[in-house]
Amino acid sequence: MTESSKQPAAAYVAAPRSLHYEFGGPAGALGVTLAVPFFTYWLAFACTEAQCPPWPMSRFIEFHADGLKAMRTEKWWESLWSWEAFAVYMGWYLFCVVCDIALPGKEVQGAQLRNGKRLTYTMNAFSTMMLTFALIGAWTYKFGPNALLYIPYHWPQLISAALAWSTFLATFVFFQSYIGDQMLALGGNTDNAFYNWFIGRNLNPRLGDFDIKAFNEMRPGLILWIVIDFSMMAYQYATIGRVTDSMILTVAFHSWYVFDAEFNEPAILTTMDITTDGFGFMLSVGDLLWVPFTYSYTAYYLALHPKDIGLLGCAGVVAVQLLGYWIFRSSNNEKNEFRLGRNAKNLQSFQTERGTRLLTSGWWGRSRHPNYLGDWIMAWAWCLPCGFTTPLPYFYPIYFAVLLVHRQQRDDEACAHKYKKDWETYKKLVPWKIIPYVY
Ligand SMILES: NC(=O)C1=CN([C@@H]2O[C@H](COP(=O)(O)OP(=O)(O)OC[C@H]3O[C@@H](n4cnc5c(N)ncnc54)[C@H](OP(=O)(O)O)[C@@H]3O)[C@@H](O)[C@H]2O)C=CC1
Ligand SMILES: CC(C)=CCC[C@@H](C)[C@H]1CC=C2C3=C(CC[C@@]21C)[C@@]1(C)CC[C@H](O)C(C)(C)[C@@H]1CC3
Repeated sequence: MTESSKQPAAAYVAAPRSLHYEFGGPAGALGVTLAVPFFTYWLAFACTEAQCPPWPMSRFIEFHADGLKAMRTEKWWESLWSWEAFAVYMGWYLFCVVCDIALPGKEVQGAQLRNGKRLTYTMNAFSTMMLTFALIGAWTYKFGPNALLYIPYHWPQLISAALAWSTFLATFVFFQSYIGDQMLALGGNTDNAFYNWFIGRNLNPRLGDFDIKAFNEMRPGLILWIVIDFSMMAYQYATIGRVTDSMILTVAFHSWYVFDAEFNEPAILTTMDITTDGFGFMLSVGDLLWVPFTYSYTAYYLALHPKDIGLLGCAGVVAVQLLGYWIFRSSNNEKNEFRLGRNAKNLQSFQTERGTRLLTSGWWGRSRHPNYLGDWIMAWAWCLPCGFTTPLPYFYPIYFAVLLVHRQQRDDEACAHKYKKDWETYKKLVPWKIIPYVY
């Protein structure tokens, strides 16, 4: 990965001072920093085979290799850390690093930076995922599905390993941002060091050509999510001797989502995370802990509470997933194609003074974030197979609604800043934020 400087250097401010806090400032940042790990452990401990959730939270889970069942333990904290699990986790992380460096992939230019330059990225996340699946397939073929049970047996230890590593990584890139002439994120250079560590000070932290942010966003956490799903499926198989239809559906939908993300890897380069946000604790813990260990929760729940939903239930859930995916993919494609200068559908748009055009018909004429709506509908399809015995598997669409509304507000602010009065005109043409006629 290299840096190209074909574009003329625009007004480049090396270290602009950020005057504006997001996420409620340092207090909000502290809240998220504590809440994310706490909630991840809580989800793991709260749901046992006996109850889900047990209330008040007095039970803690421990998986035993022999009994394959959750049991209460007096010394629950001993199940929180093991150097062996940390080594396994780091082995996985290093495997992803080696794949990033060694596997071939298309070279793609990122969005234009403030200094007029563009970074180059090698797109090989999809081949990393395929290689992982091939190795897991070979491993399972040789040793049987029980070989995947390391993950559920060491669940809290693996959570701790991911938390420790993501904290270290955020701290490392924070100090790295002071070395040399780094491009800082506009929102990550306030007077408060803790807030900067949380939100991300460095826009594109790199070690040589290795892009730390793009790597973490697409590989170790996202692919691990599906590996975890497979291990939960193996756990269910080991416990009841078969895999239920609900488990097949939730794992198929998750795999589909990640497969789609990795297949369309270049699309990540125009997301807010890559173009605008720095890489700090929020993204580091989001990518490495939150995504794999909470997005897989429906599979975790079904491993402990197997259920079948029958043909009609399956058909209903598949219909929800298809509807969500259709909106998500076709709207994202419409915008990506348009941004690449293609307009096969002859969609209407208007010219802004900034130079770029904004779509006003098709999906982007219906609401200002139709892709969020599709993504959110899919979120429901992932948890409906869990039934309605407990609200816990439904945490994802609830959290996701909060994340998407907050993200829409941040993007709206950023676009108002970018497009000035043109954004006001666009908002009159497309008044709905996410859900047409509702919000
Ligand atoms: N599963 C998860 O946890 C998460 C998933 N996502 C998903 O990631 C995807 C990307 O999301 P995100 O980056 O937040 O946002 P968007 O893909 O909606 O991109 C917003 C940008 O698109 C451009 N844009 C806005 N309106 C128009 C228009 N009418 N015509 C052309 N361009 C327009 C603007 O940038 P410009 O004009 O400068 O090009 C704007 O800043 C979404 O599908 C989302 O659902 C996001 C977060 C978490
Ligand atoms: C609670 C907390 C710490 C939240 C941090 C937010 C992150 C979890 C999310 C921010 C943007 C994300 C994206 C994806 C995963 C979740 C995070 C990291 C994404 C990789 C999922 C797959 C999609 O297809 C995507 C590639 C569009 C998407 C990009 C944004």
